[in-house]
Amino acid sequence: MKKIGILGGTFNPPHLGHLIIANEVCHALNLDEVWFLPNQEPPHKKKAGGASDEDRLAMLESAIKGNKLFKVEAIELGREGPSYTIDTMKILVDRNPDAEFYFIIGADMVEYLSKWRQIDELLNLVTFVGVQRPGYGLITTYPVQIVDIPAIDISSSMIRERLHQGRTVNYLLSEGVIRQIREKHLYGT
Ligand SMILES: Nc1ncnc2c1ncn2[C@@H]1O[C@H](COP(=O)(O)OP(=O)(O)OP(=O)(O)O)[C@@H](O)[C@H]1O
Ligand SMILES: O=C(O)c1ccc[n+]([C@@H]2O[C@H](COP(=O)([O-])O)[C@@H](O)[C@H]2O)c1
Repeated sequence: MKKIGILGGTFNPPHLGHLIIANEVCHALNLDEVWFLPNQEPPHKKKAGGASDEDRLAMLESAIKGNKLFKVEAIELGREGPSYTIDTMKILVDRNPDAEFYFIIGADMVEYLSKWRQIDELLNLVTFVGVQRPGYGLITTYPVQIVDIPAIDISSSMIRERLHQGRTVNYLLSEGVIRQIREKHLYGT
């Protein structure tokens, strides 16, 4: 069985927090690959503007470049409406019968799991892996495998806010992503 990690997200924009948690979980659980799954519309929050779906995809591809274990799975971008994970995982499990899926989530999402669509059915398709995130307690009654990581207080919304204010984002995201943001004048730059 191949062990595949999935990091679903809005990646608006992708930041070093995303890369760090994917890498930490990949090594801790000895995963064969981690697939980054950009959503079309986040089910639980308003989609912030500032970048098109194509821009988010291009930034994500650039962010993971160079890591042979990291891939982008863009299946949700082709689907209208909220990207419910159950719909996506049914397809991915079907397409990859020789894979075992580990769905990676930050502590904010761990606390929100009870509100996920068809969570009990989803638990039959994936193992959830939770990681710390400053400000959240990793508290849940659901079976979530916890991987210890150095806590990282970076979020896409904080980065968007800094960019809008003309403040520095150096070292919070990869250089290639910063270049793309500036070249395409994303997030008010
Ligand atoms: N700094 C972080 N530490 C731990 N988990 C994180 C961190 N940043 C993002 N994640 C996790 O990565 C996944 C995708 O996150 P997402 O792309 O929505 O980024 P975000 O920074 O939470 O965005 P926003 O600030 O716009 O809400 C989620 O499971 C989220 O919990
Ligand atoms: O399926 C759900 O009900 C559901 C509810 C909240 C979040 N998710 C997924 O969790 C991942 C992280 O979400 P987000 O909004 O923080 O990018 C992403 O893949 C979302 O599609 C899924």
